[in-house]
Amino acid sequence: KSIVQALPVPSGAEWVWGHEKTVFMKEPGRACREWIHIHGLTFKIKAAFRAPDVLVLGDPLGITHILQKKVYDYPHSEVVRPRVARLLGQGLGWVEGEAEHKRMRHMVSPSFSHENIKAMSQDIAVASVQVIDNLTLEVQGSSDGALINVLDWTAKATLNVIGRVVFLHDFQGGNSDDAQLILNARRRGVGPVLQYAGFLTLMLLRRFPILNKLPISAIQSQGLAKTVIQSGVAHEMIRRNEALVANKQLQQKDLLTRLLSAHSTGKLSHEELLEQISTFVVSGHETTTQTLGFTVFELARHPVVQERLRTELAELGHEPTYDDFQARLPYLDAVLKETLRLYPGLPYMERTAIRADVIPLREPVRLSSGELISALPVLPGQVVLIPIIAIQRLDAVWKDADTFRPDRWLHDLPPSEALCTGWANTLAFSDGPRSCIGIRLAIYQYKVILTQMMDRFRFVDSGADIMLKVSSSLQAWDSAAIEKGPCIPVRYELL
Ligand code: HEM
Repeated sequence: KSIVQALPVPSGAEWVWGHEKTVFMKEPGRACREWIHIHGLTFKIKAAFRAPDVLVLGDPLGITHILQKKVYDYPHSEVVRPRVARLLGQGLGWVEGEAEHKRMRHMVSPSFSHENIKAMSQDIAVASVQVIDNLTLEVQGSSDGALINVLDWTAKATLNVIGRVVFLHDFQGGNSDDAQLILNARRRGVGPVLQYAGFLTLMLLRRFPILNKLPISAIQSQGLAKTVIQSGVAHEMIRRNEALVANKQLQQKDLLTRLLSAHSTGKLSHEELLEQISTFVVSGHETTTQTLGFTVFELARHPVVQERLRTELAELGHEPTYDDFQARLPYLDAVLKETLRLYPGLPYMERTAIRADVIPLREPVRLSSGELISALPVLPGQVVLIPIIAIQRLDAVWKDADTFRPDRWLHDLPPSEALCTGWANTLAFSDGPRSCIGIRLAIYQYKVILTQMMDRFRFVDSGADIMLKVSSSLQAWDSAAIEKGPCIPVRYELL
């Protein structure tokens, strides 16, 4: 019998839903925060449809153990993996098994090195400014402070950047037909009705994984952006560049060239090529879009922070270079870290143990027998939920955890042993061998797009009430206009 049975369990489990509906219905992370407050960092919850109990792990030592040391023994759970396939494709984020994952990661990682991002930096700025110019026209066209859905524009900017530097493709500032198809698919894929349908489906899938094989429309439609990319623009990207790669006319280290080279030498089939392209187009722009949106939202609500950031940028005295962005803008770094602490693009991570293991704990947990343990044995098949958003908003660790306060990153960080070991002591990009491969590009494009916007506009709070929802990634909705899909309305004033 698994020792997980003897872990503390919150009250209030429902017969059909266990605790999972509570996790879903409350604001993201809220239920787990409350339970951590009562039971500590390690406990179990009841799963929906009487599936086996889920181990909830908020313990930093335990999380580092899983993500850094044993990540190949804890693949994505049966619920998550098919969803990754549907949303992104069967690419790097989907592949499991140490040998296969390392092979794929090795194939693509040089495209995301420091050196390569530096080489792309000029192109990133050009692709971004193309969109910011259009945004400026839009704002100029409105009389008093345009009300902008920030996500519409950050999505265009990030897609334009990814297209240009990763795929040698021109999305025309997010206005080309193919860009519009991708951006619309993104909006439709996460409407409120589908979100509830998605939740129900996920719960059913946990209990009956066989359902993954059925063409249920609520599940399948989640993959719309992927489908649009794989059936459209990916073919064009391949067609236009294939001959150049074969003739060795393209020597760059951009991802598309690397993938096409692997294809031309038989290391990657045509189908695998399509799966990788959709994976990187979607993951390359979706989370950065949200992160930028949340930053603008918080800067609008915190004018003092906004002005301080603008001052830091102005004091630099010139447009930031690649090296400036790396080392000379500490407050900008703090703003990014604080945004990703409060709004991690991936708010929950779910893994399943495939081998028996013992998870070390920093904070001991008391079993129902009264025994206090700091090493937790788990059996194969155990589902582990890592509630990233709850961990990053614990008052016991962060004090004023819900407050957007970039200063904490400069002066009063919690002690490192209370924190995780990923980037900036958060799990925003995960941790270990399967952490985000696009981290450098994500951070760089975030900084370029944000500073270009800051240079032209003041962000003013629109008073909108923003609701957070999890639809695989963390989404923001305007609670007064849910039908619009993901939306962060902010007033943009020209400077
Ligand atoms: C702010 C922006 C971003 C955030 C917060 C973010 C976050 C993450 C997280 C948490 C993971 C781990 C997922 C898991 O284990 O289930 C991940 C993996 C991944 N990310 Fe990102 N990401 C961002 C931007 C990007 C960009 C720009 C790209 C590509 C250009 C990218 C490509 C990937 C890929 C391919 C993986 C899978 C890596 C693997 O399994 O080896 N991400 N990302």
